[in-house]
Amino acid sequence: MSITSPALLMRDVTLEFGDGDSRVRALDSVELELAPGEFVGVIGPSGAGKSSLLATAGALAAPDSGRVEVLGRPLAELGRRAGALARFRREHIGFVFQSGNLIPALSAQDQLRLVNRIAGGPRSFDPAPLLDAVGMAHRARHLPRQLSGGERQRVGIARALVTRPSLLLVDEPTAALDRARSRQVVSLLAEQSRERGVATLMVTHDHGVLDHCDRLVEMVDGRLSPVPAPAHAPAA
Ligand SMILES: Nc1ncnc2c1ncn2[C@@H]1O[C@H](COP(=O)(O)OP(=O)(O)OP(=O)(O)O)[C@@H](O)[C@H]1O
Repeated sequence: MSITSPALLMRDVTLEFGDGDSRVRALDSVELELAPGEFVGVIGPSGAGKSSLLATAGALAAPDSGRVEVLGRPLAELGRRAGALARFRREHIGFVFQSGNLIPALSAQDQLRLVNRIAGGPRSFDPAPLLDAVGMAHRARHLPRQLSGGERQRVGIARALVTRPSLLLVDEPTAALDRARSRQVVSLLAEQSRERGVATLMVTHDHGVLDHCDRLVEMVDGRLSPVPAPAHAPAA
């Protein structure tokens, strides 16, 4: 691992599902590179391959061909050693899903503590600074059902940052939110990725939040291409 390596590198990545006539090319010769701290938005129609892109970048799916590297480490190589890929994913890659995906029985602070424990983090781990960073310190003892959609999403972001990942993969973070809350959540993601140097890849259908991204890429029929900067939605 080198400090000059991109956080994420995808070279000529292809991923297919099914056989024969039902064969679908979810990713078709995808090229993508994310520098540390870069916040990149992925747009594109339903079924275009956006979730497949996140799954492949996050070592949840192995491509049929091509190379995926995170922090300069080829995922295919890590996958050949038992447990190595799962450990690498736990240590270096964070995930944020649609409505936070919180555990219903745990308070906000306990969601973070659990992740720290699973990752073998320090016993002295204190969830307060991270909850503070996402503006949720005052809700530390609340259960998910006692939080608004936007607050749940903020806790989900704090939880994804517990292990200090270098790469954050975010799937439709504003799907359950109104416009104002959507902008708050995505602005928080942009701020956290810049401040912590986390490369963030965010899939979204929400064109009202795209101006927070450093750049955009578009997925159409499994092919990824850059979106010219003027296509960004204007700030609200
Ligand atoms: N497990 C699977 N088995 C078979 N085909 C799949 C599987 N997962 C995805 N696909 C197909 O691969 C293509 C890309 O799917 P993917 O979920 O990546 O698209 P998406 O852009 O994320 O869509 P959406 O915006 O609707 O979530 C689609 O044609 C989909 O039907």
